[in-house]
Amino acid sequence: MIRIGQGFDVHQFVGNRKLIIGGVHIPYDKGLLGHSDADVLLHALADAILGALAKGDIGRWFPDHDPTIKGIDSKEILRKVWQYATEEGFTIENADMTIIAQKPKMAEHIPKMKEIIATILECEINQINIKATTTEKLGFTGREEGIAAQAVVLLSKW
Ligand SMILES: Nc1ccn([C@@H]2O[C@H](COP(=O)(O)O)[C@@H](O)[C@H]2O)c(=O)n1
Ligand SMILES: C[C@@]1(CO)OP(=O)(O)OP(=O)(O)OC[C@H]1O
Repeated sequence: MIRIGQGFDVHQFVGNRKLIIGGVHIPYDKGLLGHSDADVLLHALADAILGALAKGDIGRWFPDHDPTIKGIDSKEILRKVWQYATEEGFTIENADMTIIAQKPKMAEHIPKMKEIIATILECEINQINIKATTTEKLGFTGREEGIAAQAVVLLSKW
């Protein structure tokens, strides 16, 4: 059986927050606002996995009004979501993601993001692809008001 899922997330830039994308701390003068560490890429990926499992979205499993998960490391969210997948016998075929950010440059950080994600999803690095694009200064990402991310995953069990 194969199951496809997609995820999309957006977080707003604010001052005085660390910028965490794909589990990597990226040195920058702004970070993303959220109840968690606001890792927009891991949220999109977790939502894609939940989509493939027909299990709703991360807000259902990790409510943004739950004080016990305030500031949670989104790697923990992804680990828990991946546990739901493995409990149902799924492994990952591949995941493909896009970070939509005018700034900062993501390219140099992408190898580390892939390593972190492949470790959590118990797969090879070559099953994980991460892309980055600007929006050519257009829209909220182009105005550097925030960052968006998209993810698609294919899960399988035989
Ligand atoms: N935040 C970003 C955005 C883009 N990149 C890299 O630059 C390339 C060109 O971006 P365009 O939006 O002009 O197509 C893109 O393919 C990425 O490799 C990046 O690293 N970080
Ligand atoms: C991750 C959660 C939970 O901490 O909070 P946020 O960091 O605000 O992220 P978002 O993608 O808006 O929604 C999912 C939330 O439930």
